[in-house]
Amino acid sequence: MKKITIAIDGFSSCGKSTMAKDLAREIGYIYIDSGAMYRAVTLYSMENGLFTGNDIDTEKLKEQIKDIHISFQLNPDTGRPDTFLNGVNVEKKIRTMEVSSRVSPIAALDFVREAMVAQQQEMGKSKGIVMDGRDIGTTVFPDAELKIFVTASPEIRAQRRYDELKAKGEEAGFDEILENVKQRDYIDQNRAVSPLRKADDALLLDNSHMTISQQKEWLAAQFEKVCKA
Ligand SMILES: Nc1ncnc2c1ncn2[C@@H]1O[C@H](COP(=O)(O)OP(=O)(O)OP(=O)(O)O)[C@@H](O)[C@H]1O
Ligand SMILES: Nc1ccn([C@@H]2O[C@H](COP(=O)(O)O)[C@@H](O)[C@H]2O)c(=O)n1
Repeated sequence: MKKITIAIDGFSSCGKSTMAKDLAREIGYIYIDSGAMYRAVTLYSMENGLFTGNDIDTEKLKEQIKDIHISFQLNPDTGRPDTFLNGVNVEKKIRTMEVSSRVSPIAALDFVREAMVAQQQEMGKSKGIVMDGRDIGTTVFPDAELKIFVTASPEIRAQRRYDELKAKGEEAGFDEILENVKQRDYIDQNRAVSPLRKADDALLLDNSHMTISQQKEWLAAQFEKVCKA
């Protein structure tokens, strides 16, 4: 069967990667979490002294962006890809609240986006890929055969993230997470380069009141439809 490109965009913490990973595994496609790439650039900036408080040394980051190599490797224990930054597994580190609270300003920088989008387009050049993010259907793969835009209320999204962090034994309050979700949505929607928006030809999914298995079934049905068309 001919392979296609699947772009899943939407607001933070709404379940994009959960759906994307499951679908990719079932249909034998590559899964790429583009948010993990922006998170890895943020972690690099934090670990290399490019932040002073909330200020980013953009000149230094611009010089060093070519030295930031991000890759993914399947973790046999979780069955999902882990993120590597310059050869080091940073999957756990990039998911902390500290990174979440600094990532959106980094992702708003034009030269960072240019570098990440080029890598993402390279990863998807042979199709057979499910990529999730904020600008996949609008900028990275505007010709994707299947585009989904996911949303859910900020409170529901914050609760999902809170439950996830709690299950991992990480300290984070609900209010802090809700604030972070709202702040990232604002920055992501209002940045100058590739702001978060639904592509005109994307299907809208509000999964506020859907279970993980319901949204998985919905996505599989959309995939079937596109493949049969
Ligand atoms: N329909 C759902 N009902 C309840 N929990 C869900 C649902 N979908 C996903 N989740 C849970 O919500 C949390 C966030 O999901 P996920 O990481 O897939 O979101 P995301 O949109 O990829 O987030 P981000 O863009 O911030 O990386 C996870 O703990 C996931 O298990
Ligand atoms: N295509 C993308 C993906 C992500 N971002 C930015 O990265 C942040 C973290 O992404 P998560 O998916 O892990 O939440 C996100 O808030 C965006 O600022 C992006 O700009 N483009």
